[in-house]
Amino acid sequence: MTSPQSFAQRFARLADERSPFCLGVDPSKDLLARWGLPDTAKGLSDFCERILDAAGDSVAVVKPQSAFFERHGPSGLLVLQSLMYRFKDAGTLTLLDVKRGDIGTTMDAYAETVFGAGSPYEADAATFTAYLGLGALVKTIERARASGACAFLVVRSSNPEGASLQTSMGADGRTVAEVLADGLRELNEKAGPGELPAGAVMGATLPASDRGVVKRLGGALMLTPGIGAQGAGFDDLKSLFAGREAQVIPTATRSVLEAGPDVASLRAAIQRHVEPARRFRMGT
Ligand SMILES: O=C(O)c1cc(=O)[nH]c(=O)n1[C@@H]1O[C@H](COP(=O)(O)O)[C@@H](O)[C@H]1O
Repeated sequence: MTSPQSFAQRFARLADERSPFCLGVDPSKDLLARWGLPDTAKGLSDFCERILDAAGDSVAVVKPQSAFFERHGPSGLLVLQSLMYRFKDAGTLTLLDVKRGDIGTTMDAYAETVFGAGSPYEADAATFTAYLGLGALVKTIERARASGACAFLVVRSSNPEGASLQTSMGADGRTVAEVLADGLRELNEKAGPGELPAGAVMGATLPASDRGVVKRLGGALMLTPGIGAQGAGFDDLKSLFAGREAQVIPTATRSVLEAGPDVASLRAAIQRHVEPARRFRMGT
């Protein structure tokens, strides 16, 4: 059996054909209310119809945040599952934002939930945290590799609260983020060429001092939240990720979704992100 194309290979093709932009989908209680929708699974479902209509096949990646679906219980999860499969049908890569992190055996169950043919979500990618140690995630990353998927680990988050923990210095003089970046690079080096099953979350809001962490990541893909509502712009990506543009997946959520519920306005907001993301990738 031939192995599936890796997430990195599929992302590169779509980023060139469409744009590298990743659209976040966070149907919060407030947003549902602003869109005039009930705070129910039916409201969620109507929200998702509009997102599908507006985004279509214009973005490379879509990133639903599981929490906003989980809060509606099993019926919310069915809406999430349907959204993931319908974007897949549109040829868009699905990145499930769940930020799971636990001991190895529990991680196996989480990985079986998100990755692989026949799994409930068959996600192309998902987010994880490594507070219980990178070693606890090795099998998750291996399952991602075998499924042609990518496991994105939070290395430096976009929120200000993350900095003190992530930049804490260990006994060997490396920060927590540097230790994670080195481990992540080594895992990618052990996988086959072009597979890159371990990606990194690196906030677009980070200071220039984090360029060292970016370098340690080697060829890993980087998901960069923080554009728009958290204050960063596409121009902020230029200095932090200079020379690594092809590895960056710029993502924004609220700055697009606030344009709803009108589908034409949503489409225009998506284009306002798709275009600068494309220009950033081309280095122009
Ligand atoms: O993994 C993420 O996407 C993520 C990582 C991070 O460091 N910061 C961050 O805000 N996010 C997610 O990005 C979404 C918010 O994006 P904005 O609405 O564009 O600010 C939420 O779903 C967050 O969980």
